[in-house]
Amino acid sequence: MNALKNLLSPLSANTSPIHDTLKLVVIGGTVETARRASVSAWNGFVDSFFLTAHFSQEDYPYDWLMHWLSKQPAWGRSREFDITTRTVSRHGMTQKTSGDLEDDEEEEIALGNRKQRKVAIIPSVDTTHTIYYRGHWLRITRTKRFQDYGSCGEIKISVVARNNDILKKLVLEAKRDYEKDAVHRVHIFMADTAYCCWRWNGARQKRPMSSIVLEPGVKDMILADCKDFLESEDWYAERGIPFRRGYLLHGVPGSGKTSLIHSLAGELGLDIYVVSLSSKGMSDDTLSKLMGNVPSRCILLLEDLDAAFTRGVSRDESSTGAPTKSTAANAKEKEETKDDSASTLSLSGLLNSLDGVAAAEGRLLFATTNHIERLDPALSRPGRMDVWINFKNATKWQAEGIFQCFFPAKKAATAPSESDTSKEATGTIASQSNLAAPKRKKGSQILHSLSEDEITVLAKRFADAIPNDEFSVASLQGYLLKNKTRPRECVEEAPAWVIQERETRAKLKKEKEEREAKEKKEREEKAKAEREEEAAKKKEEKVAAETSEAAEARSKATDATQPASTGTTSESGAASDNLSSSTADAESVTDDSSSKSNAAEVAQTGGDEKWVAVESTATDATPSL
Ligand SMILES: Nc1ncnc2c1ncn2[C@@H]1O[C@H](COP(=O)(O)OP(=O)(O)OP(=O)(O)O)[C@@H](O)[C@H]1O
Repeated sequence: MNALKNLLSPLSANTSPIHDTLKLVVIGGTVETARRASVSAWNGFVDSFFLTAHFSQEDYPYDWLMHWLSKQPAWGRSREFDITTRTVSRHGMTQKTSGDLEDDEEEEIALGNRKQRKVAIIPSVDTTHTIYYRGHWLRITRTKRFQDYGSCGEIKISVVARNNDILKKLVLEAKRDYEKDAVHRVHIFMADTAYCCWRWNGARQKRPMSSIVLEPGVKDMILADCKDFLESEDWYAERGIPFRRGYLLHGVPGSGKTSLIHSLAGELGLDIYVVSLSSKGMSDDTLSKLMGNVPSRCILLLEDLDAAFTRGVSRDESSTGAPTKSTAANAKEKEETKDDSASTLSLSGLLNSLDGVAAAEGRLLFATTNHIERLDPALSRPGRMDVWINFKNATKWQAEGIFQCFFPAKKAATAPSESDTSKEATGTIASQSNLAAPKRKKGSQILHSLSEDEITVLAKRFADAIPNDEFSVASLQGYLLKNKTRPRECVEEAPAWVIQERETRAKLKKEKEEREAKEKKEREEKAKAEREEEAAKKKEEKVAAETSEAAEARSKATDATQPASTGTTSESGAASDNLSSSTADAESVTDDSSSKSNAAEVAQTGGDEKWVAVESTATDATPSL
């Protein structure tokens, strides 16, 4: 007590204000230091009893935990949390909550034309929450770290325990939970060239293989091949073959290339990693890093492979995707390549990324293109692209198949009871025994009810009306979509649609040709104008050069005639000699001209400058006459 009095007594004593301030600073500093020391000692003491695990947003366990946490009832009682309608995690799974929010029955409820959004509760950043789990209290802190390339979330979980079994159990449970929810979905990741990483782009409902209509055997072949590959890691390792497989899907637009890949991903339970080779900022280095960062089991999709190579890539060292043709498009691309952020990917860079030492193993590479003829053979050789599939316009067989997909028969279409829901799902879709039936929403019903026989007959008639190999499956799908509730009328009107479609195409083709012809003419005119301008410029330059040359000649001539004039004044009798001597001087100055004889000839043949030269001489010479 006395010590405190002694400490404070100077404050009450009559001292100078500077003295008092200094004392206050010292006392404040001491108190704050003591506080910090005690807090850190306490944290150290507590931490020595806790096991702590860190989960970074850059890795999958973070997503599992966020998913798991968002489902914990404890959040409902928490006093601080975030509520979001956005994605909960990097994988963007908007979670149902089991907290206080009630709307976890339906994912989205239609309200007129608007959708009611589902909300999720997630732990707020920089707060610590305590959750009871399997006989332990977990202290959970969610933080954000700031890195060179942006912020990155982190979860820290601490628990008082003898060993880390409880944390392992927690992670496994979160993983199982997450995967159970993800079973109906395919996750798509897009390459981010700016940060050289993969960004989650959405989770799409799986597409059943039965909804893809290809020529008989194609789907089975590719599915079996993929499955076989995924099970053959040891086989590849024993033979020293890189554990990679490539598929090249090429052919007309709208024939099902992308849809097949999406469907295969769902069937095989793989995520899709999409790279656009022509995207801005794509370089050999970026691609190589991205390729090296894909997980071992996934589908790596290079869409529109030819798009990256329409810029005249050849397999030489200098190939940087720079344009080689002088088309307008290429000229534009040329401009773009000047930009630092433009794609500077070379073919050799792509080849290295695909199968260089740093390339990931275990992935299925899919590449799609509409123009196989534009690809360098090095890209499509076996080892890089092992399986090629050609996608053509729809055959009659496909037309029949797509019709049946759209209008499943009555037997499969009716949904009499809740228990039958999974069977009825979407007719042929339900026949996929290895796919969980997608969740159906209340009120979604099939509006027609035709018998199997009638559908078969209608499908045949529809196929008869559709010409072979003329329309893409996508365009047939467009027509069927317009008539999705009128199967009979759809078949009746199919021949008229074919005629109309042909007319539309012919019209579009004509318009395109006209546009191209106009563009070509404009290009030619522009080129001609440029040529003329260039020629005029050159002519101008030539004239200017000649003028300056003449000026030089004149000044030389002036210099040369100077002694002659002097001579004339001193020797008046030698006038004629002087004249001829002056003329000779003029001739020697204008030596490059064809004129050699006398001043008159020079004047006639040599042009203005020669006149000037001669005149100058003559003028100079005249006084001497
Ligand atoms: N063989 C098919 N079976 C079922 N649907 C198909 C088929 N082909 C195309 N479609 C439908 O047409 C649309 C476009 O198909 P998709 O994107 O798969 O074609 P694509 O060949 O990848 O086209 P592009 O080359 O232009 O990218 C999709 O909605 C898909 O449902």
